[in-house]
Amino acid sequence: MPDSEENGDRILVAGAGAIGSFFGAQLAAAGRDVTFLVRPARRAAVARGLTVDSAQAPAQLAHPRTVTAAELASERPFALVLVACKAFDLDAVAREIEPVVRRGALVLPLLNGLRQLDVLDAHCGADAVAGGTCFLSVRRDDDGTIVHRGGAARLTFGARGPLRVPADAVEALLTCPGFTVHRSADIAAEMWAKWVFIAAAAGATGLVGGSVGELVAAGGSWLAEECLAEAAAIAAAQGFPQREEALASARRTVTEPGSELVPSLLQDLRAGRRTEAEHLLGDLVARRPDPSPGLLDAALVRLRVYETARSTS
Ligand SMILES: NC(=O)C1=CN([C@@H]2O[C@H](COP(=O)(O)OP(=O)(O)OC[C@H]3O[C@@H](n4cnc5c(N)ncnc54)[C@H](OP(=O)(O)O)[C@@H]3O)[C@@H](O)[C@H]2O)C=CC1
Ligand SMILES: CC(C)(CO)C(=O)C(=O)O
Repeated sequence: MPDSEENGDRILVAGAGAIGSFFGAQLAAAGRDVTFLVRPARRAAVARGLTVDSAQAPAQLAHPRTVTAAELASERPFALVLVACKAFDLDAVAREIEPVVRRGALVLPLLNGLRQLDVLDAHCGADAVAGGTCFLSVRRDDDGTIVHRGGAARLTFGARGPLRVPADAVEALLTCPGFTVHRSADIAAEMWAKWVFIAAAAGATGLVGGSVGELVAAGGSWLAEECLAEAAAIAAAQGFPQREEALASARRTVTEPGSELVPSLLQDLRAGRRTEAEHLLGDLVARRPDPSPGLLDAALVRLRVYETARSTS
């Protein structure tokens, strides 16, 4: 339970990678009081400055404010924590932000998938955790530049039940020129829709190891469509039937000729980094009511083989 400390309008961004740096930089550029929670090895690079290379929302932060987990307890309170780590780092991040949450902060996770809500609820309490999802394509280059490509960024959030901070206040805090904020009355459905799309995009491109455009050029549109159909069927079986317009839009995106879309899972795969395979695909296929495997399972097997080789090399 939060105590009565005044938490003002400070924002903690937990994870200064692609998503965290993008949203944190937009908010800071708009005058918000933003601090990045970083691991010690990343601190110096972030503190030297953040550059967002983007046609839609370029931003430059000269001296981003950073904090490490060990310093969090002595920080002044925060109003909002944007959680922007990968799923496999979430347990550690959830533990680290506990002192901030105890002092009244609301937590808004931006990860793809769904299981992040269970993890954060367990650490922070459900009334401290909003639902959220984001749409944008962004990566952190080797030199630290945050590269945003494709359409304008969108962040959607919403209450899943009673929340400790009014949604109006969260919306006001997040509203800034660099991205669109949408407050949803059905955030669970929004998160499922994003999950269906990203599972199809990451599953199909992860299976073949090529961008959407490369997959389509090689005659693999059917494969992306099949992944989408499988993901949508699982969502429907879980009580989240997908709207036809949403499915049509997802289908266009995952079968677009010439598309340079490289989902973050494929970016990680290509760079030899750990992937979110279990979070995005494993957790999804585990929710399938019948045990008939499909292409999403094939993608998962391919990624598991990769992860095993990666962790033993
Ligand atoms: N990239 C994209 O276009 C999109 C990504 N997403 C989702 O957003 C989430 C984040 O993805 P993305 O931004 O690409 O990932 P990145 O790998 O670029 O960034 C994750 C960041 O989290 C940091 N981190 C991990 N553990 C800790 C910790 N204990 N304390 C502080 N920081 C920590 C990492 O630190 P370090 O730098 O030290 O490794 C890293 O900077 C994923 O779930 C992804 O699926 C959603 C929409 C689009
Ligand atoms: C496909 C995309 C860019 C859409 O937001 C995404 O979520 C990801 O790459 O993880």
